Amino acid sequence: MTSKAIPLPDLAGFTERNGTWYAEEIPLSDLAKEFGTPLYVYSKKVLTEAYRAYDKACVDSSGKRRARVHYAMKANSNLAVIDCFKKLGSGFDLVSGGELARALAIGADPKSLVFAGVGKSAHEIAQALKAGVKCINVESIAELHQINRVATNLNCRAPISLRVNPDVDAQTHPYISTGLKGNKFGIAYHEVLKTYREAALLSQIDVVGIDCHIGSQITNTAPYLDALDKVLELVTQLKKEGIEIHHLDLGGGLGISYGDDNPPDITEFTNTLLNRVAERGFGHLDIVLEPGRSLVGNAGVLLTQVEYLKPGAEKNFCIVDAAMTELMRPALYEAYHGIVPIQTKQITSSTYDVVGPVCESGDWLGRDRQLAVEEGDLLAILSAGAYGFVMASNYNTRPKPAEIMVDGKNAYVIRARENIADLFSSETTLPD
Ligand SMILES: Cc1ncc(COP(=O)(O)O)c(C=O)c1O
Ligand SMILES: N[C@@H](CCCC[NH3+])C(=O)O
Repeated sequence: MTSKAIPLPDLAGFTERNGTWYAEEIPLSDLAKEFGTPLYVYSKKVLTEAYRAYDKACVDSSGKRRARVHYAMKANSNLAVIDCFKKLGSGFDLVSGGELARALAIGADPKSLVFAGVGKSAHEIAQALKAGVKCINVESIAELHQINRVATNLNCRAPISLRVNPDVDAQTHPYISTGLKGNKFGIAYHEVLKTYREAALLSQIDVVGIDCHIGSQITNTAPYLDALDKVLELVTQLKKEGIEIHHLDLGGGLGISYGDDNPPDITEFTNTLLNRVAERGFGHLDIVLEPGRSLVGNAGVLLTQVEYLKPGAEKNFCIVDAAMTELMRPALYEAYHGIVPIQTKQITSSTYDVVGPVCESGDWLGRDRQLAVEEGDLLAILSAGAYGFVMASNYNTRPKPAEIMVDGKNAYVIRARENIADLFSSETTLPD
């Protein structure tokens, strides 16, 4: 079996020069030597450029702002990452009380926060209302009533938007599709108008917007336009009924290239959506975009060291010190990530399954990869900036890796490596 001929994604901040891979101006091998492996490494340049591409498309040729980016921090919520985006002008899409706490910890303006999520608890709703978030995106009629109750108890108003489930196929992995009627997310399309009418009658609720998010790693603009048309139809109906919407939240979900995917570029994608909104006569609405992966996915790599090479009759295994605990995407979605040795060697290559040390056969990071490697070599697992560290676990009592942000010639530890004693320091044994 030979490895698939899949091209490398466009990594911008991670480049190969004379057989050595760099993060911006620093050889990745220097980072591994100094900080150990497994190690997440991010490039500030890449995330900055991705943000600027969105932001530029959000402003029209006369300088008028047409839309605002609210980074979906679930993709990568490290404080240094979200602080970079805040300084670039981003708001945030949140999905838990924990993410709200992160946003407040970096001093984000509460009015730049939208709070989504299918199962917000009463406590989380109260936290969001007390903080004064811009909007809570409501995902069910039951939740709408819960928000009204919490706001009544707090004696405050609750700004809300309904998340529409438009029943549109985002053409992505079924686990990350969210806009089909069989998905748990949002309010069924045919129930949305009825729910708005109900919301308008509730004592503490202020209807401020409408929201839609159809999935993640979407590489085609057509499903977005289908969903947008359906949402705009609702806005038209609401207007007729005298229910005014101030903002339209188009969600996130734009895919990145992990290799041979071919998503539209950020500028083209954003312009297409914003132009459609304007053409339909809704250019006056505040538009919210919630990208996650497309801002950070190709801004990060996971460095790992080859522990053992294990030849076999059916498969050769390249056993590395990273695992599904550090990068869960291959195990969970059979996701493809490019894998490159960070120092090119003139040795014979072989085809390997790249696997981790965790006790699961699902613990693999790459299958059938042609690699010229020896034990002790370092590999970079590419496109790991989104849904990488944030989905890491301590399974098998493995400490989570460190995270490093590179900015030009400087490297900053933005999360220290966990140490093993900390993993069980809050546990106790029973008395004798
Ligand atoms: C409501 C909402 N907004 C934004 C995002 C960000 O998605 P992505 O990282 O695919 O851009 C998600 C995740 O799918 C989400 O659930
Ligand atoms: N965790 C998913 C994306 C989920 C998006 C959140 N709704 C991934 O790694 O691709």
